[in-house]
Amino acid sequence: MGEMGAADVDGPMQALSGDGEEKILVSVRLRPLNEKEIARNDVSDWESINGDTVIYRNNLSVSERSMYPTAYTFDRVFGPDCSTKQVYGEGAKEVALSVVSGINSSVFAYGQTSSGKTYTMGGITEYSIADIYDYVEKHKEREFTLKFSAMEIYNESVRDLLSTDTTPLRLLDDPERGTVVERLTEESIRDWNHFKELLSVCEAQRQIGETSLNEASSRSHQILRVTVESSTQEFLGHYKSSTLAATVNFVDLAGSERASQSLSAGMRLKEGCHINRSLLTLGTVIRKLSKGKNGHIPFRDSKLTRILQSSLGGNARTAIICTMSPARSHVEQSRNTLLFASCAKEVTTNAQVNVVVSDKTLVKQLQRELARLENELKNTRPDAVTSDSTAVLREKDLQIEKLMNEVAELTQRLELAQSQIENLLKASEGSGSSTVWADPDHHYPKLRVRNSFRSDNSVSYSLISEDPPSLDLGARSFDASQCSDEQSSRSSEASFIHLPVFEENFLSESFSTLHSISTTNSVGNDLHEKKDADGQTNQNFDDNWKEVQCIEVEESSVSQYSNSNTSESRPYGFEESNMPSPDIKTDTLGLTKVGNEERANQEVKSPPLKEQKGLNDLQSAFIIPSPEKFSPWLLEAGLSESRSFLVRSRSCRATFMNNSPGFCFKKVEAYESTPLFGFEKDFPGRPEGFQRKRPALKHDPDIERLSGNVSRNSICSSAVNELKEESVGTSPDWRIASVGSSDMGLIYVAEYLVSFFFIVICYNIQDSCYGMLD
Ligand SMILES: Nc1ncnc2c1ncn2[C@@H]1O[C@H](COP(=O)(O)OP(=O)(O)OP(=O)(O)O)[C@@H](O)[C@H]1O
Repeated sequence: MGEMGAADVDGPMQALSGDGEEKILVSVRLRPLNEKEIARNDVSDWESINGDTVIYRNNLSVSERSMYPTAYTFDRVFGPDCSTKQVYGEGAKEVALSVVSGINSSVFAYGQTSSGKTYTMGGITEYSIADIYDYVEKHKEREFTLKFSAMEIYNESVRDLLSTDTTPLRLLDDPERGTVVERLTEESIRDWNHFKELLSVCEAQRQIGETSLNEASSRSHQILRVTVESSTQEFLGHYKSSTLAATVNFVDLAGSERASQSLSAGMRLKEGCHINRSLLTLGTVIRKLSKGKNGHIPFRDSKLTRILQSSLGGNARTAIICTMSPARSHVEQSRNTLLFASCAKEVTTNAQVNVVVSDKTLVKQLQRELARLENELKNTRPDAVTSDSTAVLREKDLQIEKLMNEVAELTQRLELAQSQIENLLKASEGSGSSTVWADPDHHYPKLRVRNSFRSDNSVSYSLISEDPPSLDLGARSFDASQCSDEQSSRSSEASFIHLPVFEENFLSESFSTLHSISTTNSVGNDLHEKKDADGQTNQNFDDNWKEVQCIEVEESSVSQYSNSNTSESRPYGFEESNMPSPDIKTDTLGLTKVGNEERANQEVKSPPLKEQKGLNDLQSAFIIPSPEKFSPWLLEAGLSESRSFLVRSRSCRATFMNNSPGFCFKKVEAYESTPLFGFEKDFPGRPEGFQRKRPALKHDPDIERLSGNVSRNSICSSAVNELKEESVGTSPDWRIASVGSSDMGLIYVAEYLVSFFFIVICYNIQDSCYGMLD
């Protein structure tokens, strides 16, 4: 028999025959009573019947019968009279000789100490090797290589039994071969005698100690391994030049007895702990494997199970021979052994033929596979490929055409929208001012807000006091809750802030073509202290007026309001209040002062008058304050003859410079913590029953947002923007009632103007408060 070098089998291993699943072959061997047992008059309670059943002959009590079965059936049960050769022949041979066919196999001996494990496994190992040699001799056409290795697991350390070096060996995980014992000596068996010598070496190396039950008790788990490598030239025709490689393990386990039973102590007790640890894990693995392989199997919990993993439910055929003493004194351990055997017989393994393909053979196999694939590719019909490509291209063309149609449709929509925008812009330009832009996305105009107090073309609308009958309308006290969250809770009478009121002469100064509407944005510090001063005072006043924000809006947009009945177009719902009609005030406002009464009388018939009337309506809608906005300081200051309204002027700045003395504060009471708004609840001079409806346009939240410590301009601008957004979702009644639907963009402009004026006035008062607090 020629030998193969290691390089010959150093290649990938392939497994053949996937249908190798089978259960572990489990046999039970009963030994006869030994001398010690006989000496102490122990009796044999176990008996083998029918070759596969072992029964407990002693009469059991009722309770014991319910706990323990009296008969156990296995693949084979060998009685005390059975020879080891018979045990091997019927319980291990078939499994052990699988190794010559490239199938891994293992034969276990399991049982308590002195039950005959070593006695049984020694014979099985020798019979197996003898049969293997016999097989080799009968198959001269194949080349076989037998290698022998031996190890023991003693106190959870792996030791090489063929080496005098007692250094524990490490276990390595190999992806193909599983757990591998590092540097384990492997001897090629030259002949039978050589094999016998190796067995002698192992026996001499194994840890043996004396226990109370066995004078030569094996204190370790011994694993004798024979690896059979064989060529496949005549065995598997199409795998010529490949090699079959398999191992057979002969495992003589240490005693499974309890330490107390073996009367172990000292070193023996320690050995027993380690032995039982491995055996406990082995029992757990077998028990779990008997219930299936789905869950976690703790192979790695002990070195014994780790090394034998492939033999326990893996790629191996396995035979377990459970040895037991028939003595009554060992009945408990015998039951344990039978229980282990009962679990083991439920475990299945999946043995496969292991073929080692050499690199050279592997290259040839891959070359053949490549050639086959190339032929298949060449033989593929080209027209089939072409037809497939044409279909794909046709589908893509359809998709492109569909997308083109969608693009054309969207383009048309875009052009239509652009034309609408242009029309709206033209309408705006035609009305004189182009400061209102249509927003096709939001359907409302954008307001251009600028800080242009000096704008000569602007017409300023300022909150003034003019008309005695409108005393209670001429000024407003604002509620801080509308503008300031943080200050709203401080409302008190002392916190009323007096709004600046303009004298009538302030009105006469200013008016021109309506171009823009502006309102004072800030009130100078100490304004009320300078009201009686001279020119110097005027200068100071002028300095204190830092900025005026102007909102430019086209006249035509404002004039739209004149188309409606002014009494119906009041945005704040004064109908339910006791307030005088704001329309009257509005008519008086502006028209009287600017000498344009005729325009007011003509109303909607003439566009300019219509425009002016609309502006007046707008003013009334905005300027007429809610009763809760009245400032009590006006009442106290004797300014009851004045009324507030918006006055148009070319320049707010000029107006204030020329007429600032009339712009007076009679009384201002402000505390450091005084809220800018929020005094309406405590306003003592509020007319009874004067409750303003909350406007459809929700100014209060907007004003609240304006109360932060941010720059005024940004506040105002953001407020306008917010109002613009909010107005989209708002449906003010006044807007619907007062205008037609022909030019909704202008309606929105007016709507924003109203909102904006409201905010600006609030902000003026805020500035006044700041100035007073400073
Ligand atoms: N079937 C048998 N027929 C006759 N003698 C046997 C048989 N089985 C075991 N013996 C004897 O019983 C004694 C103990 O056997 P053995 O050493 O094999 O037990 P063991 O299970 O290996 O014990 P330990 O676990 O302690 O190593 C030995 O002297 C052995 O010759």
